[in-house]
Parts: sequence; C-alpha cells; structure tokens
Amino acid sequence: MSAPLYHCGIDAEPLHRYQPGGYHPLGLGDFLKAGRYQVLHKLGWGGYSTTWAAKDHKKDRYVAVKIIVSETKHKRELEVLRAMSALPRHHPGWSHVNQMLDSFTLAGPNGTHDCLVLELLGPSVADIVELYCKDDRLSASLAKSFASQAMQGLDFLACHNIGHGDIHTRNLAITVPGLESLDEKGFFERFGSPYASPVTRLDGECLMSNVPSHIVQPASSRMKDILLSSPTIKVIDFGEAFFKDSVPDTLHTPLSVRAPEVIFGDPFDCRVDMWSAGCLLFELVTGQPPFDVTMITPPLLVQQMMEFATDGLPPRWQGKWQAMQEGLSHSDEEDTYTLQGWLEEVYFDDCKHSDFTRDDIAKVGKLIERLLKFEPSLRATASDVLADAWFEQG
Ligand SMILES: Nc1ncnc2c1ncn2[C@@H]1O[C@H](COP(=O)(O)OP(=O)(O)OP(=O)(O)O)[C@@H](O)[C@H]1O
Repeated sequence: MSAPLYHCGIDAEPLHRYQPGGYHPLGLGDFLKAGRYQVLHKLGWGGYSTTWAAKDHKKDRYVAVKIIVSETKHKRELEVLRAMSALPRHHPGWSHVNQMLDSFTLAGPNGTHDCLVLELLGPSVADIVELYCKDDRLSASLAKSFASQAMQGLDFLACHNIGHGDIHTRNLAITVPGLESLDEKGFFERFGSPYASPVTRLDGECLMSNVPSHIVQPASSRMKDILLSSPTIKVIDFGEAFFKDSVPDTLHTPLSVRAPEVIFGDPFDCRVDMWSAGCLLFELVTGQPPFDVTMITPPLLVQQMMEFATDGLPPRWQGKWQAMQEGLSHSDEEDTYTLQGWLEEVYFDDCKHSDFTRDDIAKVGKLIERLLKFEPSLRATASDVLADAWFEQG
C-alpha cells in the first residue's frame, strides 16, 4: 500500500477512499438534490458509503442520507429498499425495518453516487449496550423487547422473500421519539454538536476538490433517557440484502454470525438470517455473541458451531470439513460446552447483573437451539420464534 497522502485529527472514514470510484466529499451545511436536503451531521461510514443526517426542506423532516461509493456496480441495496417501500404496510414487522423515503443520484468529482434517503434513526443496539448498559448487557425486558421486534422485522422480510444477510446488533437501530417535532437546537441536543477537523496534505500541496476540507466526527447521540421508555428498533443496512430469486454468490456477513451454508459455499437463501438471529438472540440476552470472535478463522468457527448445533454436520459438508481441519491444531485442554451450558456460563457470570431467571435462560437456550441448526430446513422461522412461550413471559 502506498504511503498516506492526507492527514486529519479525526479517525473516521479512510481518507484514501476520497478518490475516483470512492466516497463523495461532503461537508456540514451542504445541500443535496437541488437544495432539498441539507447536511446537518455525520452518522457513520462503512467500506462502501458514508451516512449523514440531513434536513429534508421539502417535507420538513429529518432524514438519513447514505451516499454509496461511485464504483459500486451492484444496486442490490437500492433495489431491495425500493421494493420494500412499495410493499403493503399492514404486517406488524413493517415498522421494524428501516424504510427508504427517496433516492437520487449525485454526480461529483469522484463519480456518480447512488444516494439513499432513509428514515433517520438513533444509535444501534450495539452502541446502546456500550454507552448506557450496566455490565455491557441489556436489561431482561429490553433484551426481550428488542428480540421480539427484530424477529418481527425478519418475519416481514421473509414473508416477502427478502433475505437481509447481515443481521447483528450493529444493524438494529432505535427510533428517536419526537424526532419530527425537534427544532434544530433539540436535534443537536439529541445527536450532539458536530465536530470537524481539517484535512491536510502531507506533501504540503493544496487539497483537490475530490477530498473534503474537513472530516466530521460521527454523531455520538445522547439518548440514555430513551431506554426508560420502550424504544422501538428497526433493522437497518440492506447492503447485503437479496431477493429469493436472485441470490448472490456469497455474503459478507461478519464471520461470527455467518451461516454455515455460506461458510461451506453451499447455495443459500433467506434462512441464513435465522442462523444470524440465533446468534443475535444469544447476544441480546448475555451481551456477547455465542461464538468466540477473537482470532476467528473458518475452521475454528466450524469447530465451535459443531459444539452448539444439535443436528450434526450434514454429510454433504464432511469432505470440505476434513480439508479445513488440516490447518487446525488439536488441543485437549480446551473445555467444550453445549449451547445451554455456554449460555448459563456466560449469563450467570458472578460479576454481572442477571435479571433473567434460570427458567427464562433455559427457555431461551432451547429457542436459540432451534435457530442454530446446520441444516437450514431444520431452523425455526421468525414466526415460529415469535410464537414461542419465552416471549409471553415477563
Ligand atoms: N437510517 C439511519 N439512521 C441513523 N444512522 C444510520 C442509519 N443508517 C445507517 N446509520 C449509521 O451509519 C453508519 C453506517 O451505515 P451502514 O450500517 O448502512 O453502513 P455499513 O454497512 O457500516 O457500511 P457499508 O455498507 O458502506 O459497508 C452506522 O454507524 C449506522 O449506525
């Protein structure tokens, strides 16, 4: 990799991606779509996009604008979101998926970018846990409420033959109550005042117009009070989403929640989401994902999956598994756990609060077991999960 050309005091999106094919340079106060959207704050960034909070002057509302890098050839996210916005709204899960409100293209110095205008949401569930939760763990009532809402969102998607492909706690975000009625002062009280730092060139030359003059620190929302009510959450980020009749070759779901059929290179479908949902349920309850993600490699992960999945590795994957194991060093010392044993071990950690009862944990363990099946056809569906007695208690 070549030496960095730019410097900025804020560690956010990689500056070298401000080049043809990459990010669009945007600044606070900029207008988009002929003056309709005005940029107020930065929400975050990823490998393929930067996302901004903006004021929609035409409809007098706050929105999120996700600006995709210009080199992206596939338009899956845009197509799935567009299809979703045309779907009937009567399903209870409709209100638990982030809806697209508008879309447009933006021609800039780095190319032509698809821009998705989305409902503006607050922090992700992962952020909430990190920022506001004692012992990095949700209360039992919030864990159950978030699990139920995520499952409703997934049920809505499955009913319409849409796979999300990237279900985890960073892709569930809370809605901001009263957002519509916030004035600008109230908006910045919620999302924090933006902080930006100038970009300089290390060779002393002037910046070109395809690099922003400043980098904005992503918003750090102040929303602890929201947890005292019953927050609504929505599934966000449809960058890996797909329709049942045009499934991609593979998915880039984080390895720790990636379904085994994707790891084994098998054909897959929307049921990948139910494997990830099993991991999600475990994390919502305990505060950590079921599979140890430190230094994880596919063979190590499959080894852990074999401890927890109750249906055994399907014969069609045995050959690949044999080949994978060649790189694994066998250690006799490591403890092995059943899923239920591991769930109890993690949850009833003496140092952390535990407001679920042992009975509750036994029940949710059974539920997670129904999701963590190697064979996609054996996995519970979102509607099966929602009908489970665990959701009726408490
Ligand atoms: N509708 C929204 N409202 C508020 N914040 C959002 C919204 N959509 C995305 N974000 C935030 O913006 C950041 C990046 O968004 P997103 O999850 O869509 O992209 P990513 O998957 O991280 O990146 P990429 O798709 O480019 O790899 C995240 O921090 C996310 O929480």
